[in-house]
Amino acid sequence: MTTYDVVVIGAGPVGENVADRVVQDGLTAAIVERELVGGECSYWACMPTKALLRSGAALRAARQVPGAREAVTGEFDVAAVLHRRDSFASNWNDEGQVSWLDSVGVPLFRGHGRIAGDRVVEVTAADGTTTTLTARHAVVVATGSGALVPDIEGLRDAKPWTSRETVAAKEVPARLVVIGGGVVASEMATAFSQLGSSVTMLARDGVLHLNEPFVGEHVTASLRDKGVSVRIGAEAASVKRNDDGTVSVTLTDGEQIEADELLVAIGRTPNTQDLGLENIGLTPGAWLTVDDTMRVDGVDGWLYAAGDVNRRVLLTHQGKYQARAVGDVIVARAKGEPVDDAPWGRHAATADERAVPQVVFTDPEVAAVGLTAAKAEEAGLRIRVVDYDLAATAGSSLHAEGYQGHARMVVDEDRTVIVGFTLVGPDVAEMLHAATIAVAGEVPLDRLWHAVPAFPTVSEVWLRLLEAYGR
Ligand SMILES: Cc1cc2nc3c(=O)[nH]c(=O)nc-3n(C[C@H](O)[C@H](O)[C@H](O)COP(=O)(O)OP(=O)(O)OC[C@H]3O[C@@H](n4cnc5c(N)ncnc54)[C@H](O)[C@@H]3O)c2cc1C
Ligand SMILES: NC(=O)c1ccc[n+]([C@@H]2O[C@H](COP(=O)([O-])OP(=O)(O)OC[C@H]3O[C@@H](n4cnc5c(N)ncnc54)[C@H](O)[C@@H]3O)[C@@H](O)[C@H]2O)c1
Repeated sequence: MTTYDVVVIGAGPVGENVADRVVQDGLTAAIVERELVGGECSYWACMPTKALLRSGAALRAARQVPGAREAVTGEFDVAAVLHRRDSFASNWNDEGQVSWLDSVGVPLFRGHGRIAGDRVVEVTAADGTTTTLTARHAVVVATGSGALVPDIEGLRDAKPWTSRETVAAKEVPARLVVIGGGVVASEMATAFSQLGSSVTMLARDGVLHLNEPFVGEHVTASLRDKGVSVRIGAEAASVKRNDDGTVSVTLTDGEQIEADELLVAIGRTPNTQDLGLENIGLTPGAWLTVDDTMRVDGVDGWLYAAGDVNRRVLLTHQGKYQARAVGDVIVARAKGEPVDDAPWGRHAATADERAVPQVVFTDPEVAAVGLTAAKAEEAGLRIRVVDYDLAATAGSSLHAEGYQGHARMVVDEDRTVIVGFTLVGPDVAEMLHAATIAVAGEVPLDRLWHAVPAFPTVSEVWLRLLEAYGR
């Protein structure tokens, strides 16, 4: 059978979730994947990066508590960390996810998918054979994104590492230069300095500069404490791979930096270059713009795009949230049921604009949801910003000696609800969901006084922030 209700291109976390969702609701779906089922997240992004980071975080946590500290006597075991990373990347083998697809009744077509016309997807397998799939109701593009490599003289010829090569590295370079100051750059600088590399970070625009300003300050100070050379404002002008395999990076001010490897981490580009977009009047290589139900602009209702490829939010959990909305709306439209695409409706991915949670697994961790103060002001909201020193809670002093951290809530004064919340500090990742509920639920501050944090936890910061705001 080559006709299905829904054809999904790309079996990353988002594509898998779309296919599963529509099949659970009684439609048929096929999925097309050219590489590994599970996508970037499973093999080269979320899971292996966090495995690379976790051992260092656990070690630091033990060293910050007397009694436990004394028990840490051995060396950091780099080989064991890399081995654990390999297992979290399933050794780059997708058998497990392929059998999951089978168990949920979604046939897999291995190969490169291209849109050949309205509702038609052509799949080219590795051996060159092609299969044509037709969709009765919808085609969903969930092809994700790849690393962006900028036009810096000599950079491409120098064969730099992107996030993929870095995350899957079998050996730890003695000296690593990182171009970028965003999430990938900050996490990988943290991981590789712990693994033993001497890291230089060329953070042209600052470290994690899209977050609240105190985030970059905390993370930069901590990276520098670890020996990372964080060069804010530094920009690479040219790059050369030398005959001995080392890399020379010349900065715009003429300074030269020598390293054994170079990581480029300056953002992403959509996987739409060779997708047949020209066959349906769209531009190859462009991000796909969508409405709140993920329907692609400029196409007659049958094409959806979810996950990284629509550029709304480049995060796995948010892409999977979109996948739930897309799956449900395709089913509703196919069955002629009502579509609830009003803000916060079942079929609208409203949280993409208002309540996106993100954790950056640096040391200290960064956990943020919703708008920063700057973004809220840009959006025209009348806000009040409330800050609190996380180290001043009883819970944090128990958690670790020398605990340092900070919390900020951004309150929309016209509605007295929280529109943004940011935490930076050791182990704050697991505290984020409370803030996500407050922001997505638009819980009035009056009611939050009744959400009492347990004593003595770091979450007591919630009470301190409310006290600072006033009742
Ligand atoms: C280093 C790094 C660390 C990250 N860490 C986190 C994290 O901790 N938490 C988090 O939430 N997010 C993280 N992200 C972001 C996360 O990886 C992405 O948001 C997520 O993978 C997007 O999922 P997706 O399904 O949209 O795309 P992808 O995971 O990229 O999957 C797309 C799939 O489509 C396939 N494909 C592409 N084109 C075609 C085609 N024409 N035909 C057939 N198949 C095709 C690809 O092979 C791929 O398998 C990280 C990203 C990076 C780079
Ligand atoms: N823990 C997580 O949730 C996690 C981890 C890693 C990646 N991700 C996701 O993956 C995506 C990609 O991450 P990323 O770090 O590549 O992108 P990013 O957008 O987070 O950061 C890119 C950085 O590069 C800088 N930059 C841009 N062009 C530059 C240039 N020509 N020269 C020097 N610097 C330049 C930007 O100012 C920015 O600081 C992000 O959207 C992120 O959300 C998430």
